[in-house]
Amino acid sequence: MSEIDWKIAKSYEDITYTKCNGVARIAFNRPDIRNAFRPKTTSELYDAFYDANEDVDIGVVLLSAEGPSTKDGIWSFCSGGDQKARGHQGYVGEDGYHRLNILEVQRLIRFMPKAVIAVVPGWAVGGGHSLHVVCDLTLASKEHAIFKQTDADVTSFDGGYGSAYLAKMVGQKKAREIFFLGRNYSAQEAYEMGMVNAVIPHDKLEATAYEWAQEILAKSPTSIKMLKFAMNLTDDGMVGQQVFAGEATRLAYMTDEAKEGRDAFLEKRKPNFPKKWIP
Ligand SMILES: CC(C)(COP(=O)(O)OP(=O)(O)OC[C@H]1O[C@@H](n2cnc3c(N)ncnc32)[C@H](O)[C@@H]1OP(=O)(O)O)[C@@H](O)C(=O)NCCC(=O)NCCSC(=O)CCC(=O)c1ccccc1C(=O)O
Repeated sequence: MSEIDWKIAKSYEDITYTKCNGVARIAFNRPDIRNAFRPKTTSELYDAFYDANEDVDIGVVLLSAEGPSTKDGIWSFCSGGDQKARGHQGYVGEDGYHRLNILEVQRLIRFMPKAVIAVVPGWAVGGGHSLHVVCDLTLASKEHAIFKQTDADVTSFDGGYGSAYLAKMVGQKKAREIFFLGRNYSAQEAYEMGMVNAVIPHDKLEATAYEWAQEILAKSPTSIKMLKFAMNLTDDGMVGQQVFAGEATRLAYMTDEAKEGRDAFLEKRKPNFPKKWIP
């Protein structure tokens, strides 16, 4: 496959953000500290995801990572919250406030009407592990990906998607093992547990992710969006219902019936809805 012609979408300090043929690639860029995130990183992630969400030419987002480390050549996806930036109430940003704003990024990934693929070239640890869990699909490097949950080593606990949704994915016993023991799992083990879609040779990982994205882009955008929201719905409670119902409302707005309702109001007359109660 020929080189993918990624174009810089916006320049940041802690991440890279590029686009090519309907695909956005957002990548952690702190490889020397295993791509740990600080508040600046999460703000930049949110900004880039928001842009990808708003861009009608983008249908799939790859969440990936630059690397390897210039210090030791080791690959990482993300090692979670930067423990050097950790204060007593959260992670301290340049403004001095303590934040836990990776959760806002998780929600944007979860609720955006586009497929998000985690592309895991190395360590996926702590909050980095939770990020891969919340993505719609995960592709992992055969040689370098390692999955590990260290939350319980550093008195942290992602009690939302990172754990409870993980349990839906791999089963309750396995999810408890992952969190309670904090062991390392290879890409193959993660695949066998059901939290990875495919194990890919490292040198083909990004190209394969791009190919998967192109396959998704060939599908109906409305179907992909409604399927994602339908699969989210049962786990997301009233918010899941709200997101799904919002899109159902949009589809209803496209009918002649809806047009008649709007026009009747604007023309100050009674609506004359087509009287067809189709079963
Ligand atoms: C990832 C490791 C297992 C890799 O191990 P190894 O290959 O041996 O590398 P090291 O020598 O340990 O690391 C190399 C280098 O990187 C630095 N580093 C690595 N990870 C971090 C990190 N997370 N923070 C800061 N620095 C890091 C390390 O210090 C070394 O630096 P040198 O200067 O070269 O010595 C291993 O590195 C590891 O276990 N890392 C820590 C993993 C971890 O515990 N992460 C935090 C988990 S908690 C979390 O992610 C917070 C989630 C969260 O914030 C949250 C939770 C609940 C609700 C909301 C939120 C929210 O974020 O909003």
